[in-house]
Amino acid sequence: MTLMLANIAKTFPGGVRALHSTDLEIARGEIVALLGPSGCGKSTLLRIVAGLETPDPGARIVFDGEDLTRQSAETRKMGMVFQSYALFPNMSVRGNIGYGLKMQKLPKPEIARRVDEVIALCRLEAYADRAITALSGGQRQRVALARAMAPRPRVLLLDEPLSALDAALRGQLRTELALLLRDFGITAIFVTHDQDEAMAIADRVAVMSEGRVAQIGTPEALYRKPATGFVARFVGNAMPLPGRIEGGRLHLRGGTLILPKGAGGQEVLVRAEDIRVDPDGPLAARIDAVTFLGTHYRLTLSGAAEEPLHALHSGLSAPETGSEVRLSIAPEALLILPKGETALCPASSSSRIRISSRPARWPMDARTPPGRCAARSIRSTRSCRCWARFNA
Ligand SMILES: Nc1ncnc2c1ncn2[C@@H]1O[C@H](COP(=O)(O)OP(=O)(O)OP(=O)(O)O)[C@@H](O)[C@H]1O
Repeated sequence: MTLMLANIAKTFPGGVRALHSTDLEIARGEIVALLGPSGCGKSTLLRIVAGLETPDPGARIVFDGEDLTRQSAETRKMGMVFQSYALFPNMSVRGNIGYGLKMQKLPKPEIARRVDEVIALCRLEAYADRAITALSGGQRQRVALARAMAPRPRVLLLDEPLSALDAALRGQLRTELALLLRDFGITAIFVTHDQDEAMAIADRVAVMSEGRVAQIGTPEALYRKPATGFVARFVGNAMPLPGRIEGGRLHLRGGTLILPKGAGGQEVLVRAEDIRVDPDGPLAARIDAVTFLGTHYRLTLSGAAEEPLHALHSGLSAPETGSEVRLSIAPEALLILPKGETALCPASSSSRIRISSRPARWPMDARTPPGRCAARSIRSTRSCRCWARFNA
């Protein structure tokens, strides 16, 4: 493991528990996104790794066997890229990129060589001698990345690096950033509240909620096997289908759905792309709105469940607003998950998470038998009665 974070927690003066005890292990060259709603503790965790915030007693931060916990931000040799770029407006691109190297008192030829190297990698040759104020937002962000990379940091930490840009540019730079980070081969942690950004850039995504990691995994694993309703809602906008579960069926306002065999959770959710308009479908609904989105239509449906549902409809035309339709949802498309914000056992106060190149064993997927503690199963396979209680 390159970076090992153990027992990282943060209580701010006044008692705000921004981060519960969290363990992370990050492999060399791995890119990990911390994804979650505002206030869930993403930036606090990142700032603790950077050395800009002091964790609660008992934390350990180790890089390649070297204990960094008590080292200052300067000696940790971590690169940082902020949302606001934090560039010096009175300096040229080259001056900004070389600034950190100058502070390290490297010889001039070495500075020039390293600056040229990152300028080429970040494709900034055409702007190297321009003033920062003469650059677009996307170009400034590339300069910020080049400046962070020039001192050859051990780990790159990025705090919402694209959120100051408009939506179109963000989409474009997302791909560019993912490619650049892989070209650098750097180990990186980046914070975002944008699920598309996290999924496009990271090898693994840690979904955070209320100061804990709710689930960690590859983007695909999070989407296909969310551990809780919270993760399903946050990654892929799954919609809850509250109803009566009885005899392998889910009874909703508009009809009855068959549940997949052996489903054991308490909350049923579905994604818009899994709801079909189907004359033979078991659910009755009314079309309240139809929105044309270019490649498909987005239907807003009432009457099928307690809350309005959305469905994606492809084809050359869509059903009309106000029409009565039938809907079907394949049993295997239903997500049946434990209730609650996170999959953690309430008796446990820590989020023990492993980020590594090996497949994550935590959290459990929907098939994990009751009796295993989601919080503890990473470290051992011992069964835990508190998880059984939580799952009951
Ligand atoms: N200096 C501070 N003093 C007291 N509370 C703080 C401080 N900094 C952060 N917090 C609180 O800690 C919690 C986590 O904050 P943090 O900035 O880590 O969240 P975040 O997930 O990064 O949010 P955002 O996406 O809005 O930046 C929040 O409730 C926040 O109000």
